[in-house]
Amino acid sequence: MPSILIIDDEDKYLELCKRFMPEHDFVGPARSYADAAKILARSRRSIELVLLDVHFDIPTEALLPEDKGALLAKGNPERTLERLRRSQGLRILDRLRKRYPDLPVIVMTALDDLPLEADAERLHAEDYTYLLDDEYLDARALKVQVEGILARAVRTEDDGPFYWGTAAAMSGLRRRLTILARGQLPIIIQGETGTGKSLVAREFIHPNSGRAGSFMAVDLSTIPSELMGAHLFGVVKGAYTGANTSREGVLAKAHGGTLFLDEIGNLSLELQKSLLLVLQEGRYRPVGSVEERVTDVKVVVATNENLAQMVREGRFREDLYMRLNPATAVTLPSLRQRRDDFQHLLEFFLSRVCQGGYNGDLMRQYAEQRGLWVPGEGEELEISVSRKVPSKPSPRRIHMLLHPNSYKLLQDFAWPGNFRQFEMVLSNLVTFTLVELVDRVELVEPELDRFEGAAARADVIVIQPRTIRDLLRPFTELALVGASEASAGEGTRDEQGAVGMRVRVQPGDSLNAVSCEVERQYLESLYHHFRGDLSEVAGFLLADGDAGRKVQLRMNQLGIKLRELKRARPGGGG
Ligand SMILES: Nc1ncnc2c1ncn2[C@@H]1O[C@H](COP(=O)(O)OP(=O)(O)OP(=O)(O)O)[C@@H](O)[C@H]1O
Repeated sequence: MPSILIIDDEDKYLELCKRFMPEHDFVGPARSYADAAKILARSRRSIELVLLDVHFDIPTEALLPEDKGALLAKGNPERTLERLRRSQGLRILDRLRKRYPDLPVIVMTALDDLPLEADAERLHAEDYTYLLDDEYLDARALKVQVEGILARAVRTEDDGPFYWGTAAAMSGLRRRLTILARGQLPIIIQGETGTGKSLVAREFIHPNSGRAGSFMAVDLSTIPSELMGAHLFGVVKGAYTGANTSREGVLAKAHGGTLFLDEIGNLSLELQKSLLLVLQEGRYRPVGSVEERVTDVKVVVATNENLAQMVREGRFREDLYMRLNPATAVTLPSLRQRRDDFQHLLEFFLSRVCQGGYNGDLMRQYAEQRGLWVPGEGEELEISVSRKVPSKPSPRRIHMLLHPNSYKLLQDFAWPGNFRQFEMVLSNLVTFTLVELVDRVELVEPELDRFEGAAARADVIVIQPRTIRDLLRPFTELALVGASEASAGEGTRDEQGAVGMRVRVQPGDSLNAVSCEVERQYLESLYHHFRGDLSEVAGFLLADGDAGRKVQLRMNQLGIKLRELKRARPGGGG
C-alpha cells in the first residue's frame, strides 16, 4: 500500500495528518535522518511522498551532518547546535535529494524566519514547500497539496482496459479515484448502467490500491436474498437445511484485497448491519457460527440508485451509508456526458472491437485479400476513424470512414445502455461491414463517391450509413429515453426519434395497467409522428402498411379517442 512518510521529532504533524487525511496511510514519524533512511531503505517503493518538519529538537549525535567536528570547533558550539536544530529539515532534505532525487517532499514549518524560499530551488523543493502557521494550521490546504502531488505521481502509462479519454473532467476523476484507491476507506461508485462501474473497480481501483489480496466481485442483484448472507459471510455446516458443508464467503476470499459489492441497494437491512460491522471493526460472523472472524478488505460499492433517497425512505441504514464515505462518492459520467470526447471514444472502442475474436479474423482476411499488412501473433492493426479520407496511407493502419451524417447519428444517439451498448453496436458495425467486404471482394460501394479518393484505397473501410441506421433502429423504436424531460402523460421525441414518456402509476396499479399506459403513449406519439396516417404507423410497427385497421382497433381497445387525437394534432383541425 503506497504511503506517506513523516519525518518529524514530534507527533504533532502525524496527528494532524491522520485527522484530516484519514484516507491515506502514514508511516513514521521518523525522528531523524538516520531513522528516515532506515525506513526508506526498507520500503522506498511504497513511499510516495515525504512530509518533513524543519526544526528538530533531537540529541546532538542524531543531528546532520554526521561529522560535526569542524563546525563545532569554530565559534560558539552551543549556537552552532541551535542553528543545526532550527534548520535540520533542510539538511535532511539535502540528503534525501542526493539519494532519492525523484521523491516528492513537502517541507513543513511553523517558523517563518527560515530562508526556505531561498533554499527551495537548490533543494528542488519549490513545488513541495509548505509553511504551516503556528496558530492556523492550514491542514486543508496541505491536503490539497498532498493530493496534487500524489496525483502527479499517478502512473502515466495505460492503466488497463478502462478508457479515460482526454477530457479534463475525466482526468480529475482519475486522480480522485487514485487517491481513494490508495486509502483505507470504502468507495461508492455511482453511475448509469454500462458506465463502467465494475470495470473501474476491478481494473483501476484494485490495482491502484496496492493490496496484495484478491479482487472479489458480487452482484447483489443476482443473488437470492435468502442466500446472500452465506455467500458474503460464509456458512458453517448444519447452519440450515442443505448446508452440508462449511463454506467460506467472499469476504474471506477477499481478505487482504478488495470486495466489490455491485448494486449495494439490494442488500437487506439485516445484512447491512453485518456489513457495517465489517467496515467499523473488520469483524463478521459466518452464518450459523458463534465465532467471529477478522477480515481486512477494502470495500467498494456500486449503485445506480440514489442511496441518500433510500436512507430517507428507510430502505438503507443511515449508519452504513455514512460509513461508506458518501462525501467522496464518485459518479461515472454517461456516454452522453462524454460527447465532447466522442472522437476519442469512438476510436478507442472501434479499435477494441476490431482486435481479436471474429472481428479480428475478419480484419486479417480483409488485410490478406487487399494485400495489406497482416498482424501476426500478439500484433495489432492500428485503427483510426474520421469523416475524411486521410491524406496518405500508413502501413499498419486501417482507416474507418464515416459519413458526417452517420458520425452525427452516433454522436447524438442517447445511448441509454452507455458503453456496453456502444461497444455492442460498434462490434456489430464492424462485423456487418467486414463480412460484406470479405465476401464480395469486388464490391463497389454505392456511397463511395461521396468520399472522394476512398475507392482506390484498400486501407480505407467505408462504413455504410444504412448499416448504422439499421443497427440503431431497434433501440430507437424501443428506447424510453428522456423520461424526466417529458411532460407528464405525454410522449416526446428526441433527435433520433426516440420516445420519452412519463407514466404516472398509482399505488396498486397492475403491471397490465402500466404497460397499457406505455403502449397508449407510444401509439399516440407515433400517430402524431406519421401525421395521423395509420397505414404508416402500421408499416412502421408491423412492417405491414395494410394493417392500419389493426392499429386502429388496438388504439380503441386502449381507450384512445382518434377524433380527439386528430384535433390535437398540429394542423389537424379543430
Ligand atoms: N471507460 C470505459 N472504458 C472501456 N470500456 C468500458 C468503459 N466503461 C464501460 N466499458 C465497457 O462497458 C461494459 C459495461 O461496463 P461495466 O459492467 O463495468 O458497467 P457497470 O456500470 O458496472 O454496469 P451495470 O450498472 O449495468 O452493472 C463493459 O464491457 C466494459 O468493458
